[in-house]
Amino acid sequence: MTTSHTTNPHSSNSQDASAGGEASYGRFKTRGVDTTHGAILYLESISVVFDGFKALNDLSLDIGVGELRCIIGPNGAGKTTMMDVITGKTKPTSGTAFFGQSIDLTKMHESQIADIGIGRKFQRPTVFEQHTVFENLELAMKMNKGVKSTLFSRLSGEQRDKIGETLELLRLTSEYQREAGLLSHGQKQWLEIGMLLMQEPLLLLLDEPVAGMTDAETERTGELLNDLRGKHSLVVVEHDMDFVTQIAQQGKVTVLCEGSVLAEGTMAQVQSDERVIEVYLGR
Ligand SMILES: Nc1ncnc2c1ncn2[C@@H]1O[C@H](COP(=O)(O)OP(=O)(O)OP(=O)(O)O)[C@@H](O)[C@H]1O
Repeated sequence: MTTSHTTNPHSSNSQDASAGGEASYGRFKTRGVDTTHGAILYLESISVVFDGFKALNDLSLDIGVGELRCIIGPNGAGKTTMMDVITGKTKPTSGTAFFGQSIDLTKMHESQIADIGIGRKFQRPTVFEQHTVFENLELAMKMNKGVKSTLFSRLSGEQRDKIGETLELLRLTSEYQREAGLLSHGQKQWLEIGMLLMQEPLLLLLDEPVAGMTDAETERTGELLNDLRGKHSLVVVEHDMDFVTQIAQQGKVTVLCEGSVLAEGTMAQVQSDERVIEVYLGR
């Protein structure tokens, strides 16, 4: 197991081959975000101080392109604050946050960060309750600035197909004509994930996606995220350890504690780490 050590990609002579143009990394389109070194996000020595209290304390971590990273840690560890820094809601007191090699997130507004492709799902579902499931996905697609259509323009065949594929992925095909307000809590959460996917995010942040779900819904959410694995870059903050085990597989899990990375490794590695057991998982 290793704790996170982020090498500084910004001081290196990066090839910058993908900067500024339509880049791809494996199966990923990175739309002008330079991921030459294989990472979509670099947090380096981030501290956030609230009234003298360090919510984040010299936090460094990076997220690979196409990675599904789970972030765990006790209450107050700084998980939400970290998401707030990435999305521009909170500005760090010190440190840097880069999207790809060259986009400095700390210099951007929240709306600009959303526009460049960082999507965030909060704990509570926010869907358009009066609209059908299909319409929710359609509206989300039309709000994507990269799509050349207005709210009232007719969908192209390709756009319909994309919504159809997303409905299948979400297992909501049979519900497509249902008002979103009538869906179960879990179905609303999946629909909102689908709406974020319609915006084609390059990095998707999910804050406790299974909070309040039934066991069956939780398992289904795990299957959904596993379906997204390798197609999207995802950061998932979660307390439900069975769920984290389901989605982490052999990927990296990061344990935050007191605003820093306490441990990083596979789920099996962090689960057997004495320090993690001490502060979080219990004996
Ligand atoms: N705006 C704020 N002003 C003052 N203190 C804050 C503020 N936001 C967060 N904190 C404090 O910073 C610390 C980290 O909070 P944060 O919400 O990031 O933790 P967390 O890991 O997300 O916790 P949880 O698992 O309970 O959601 C906590 O001690 C919290 O009380």
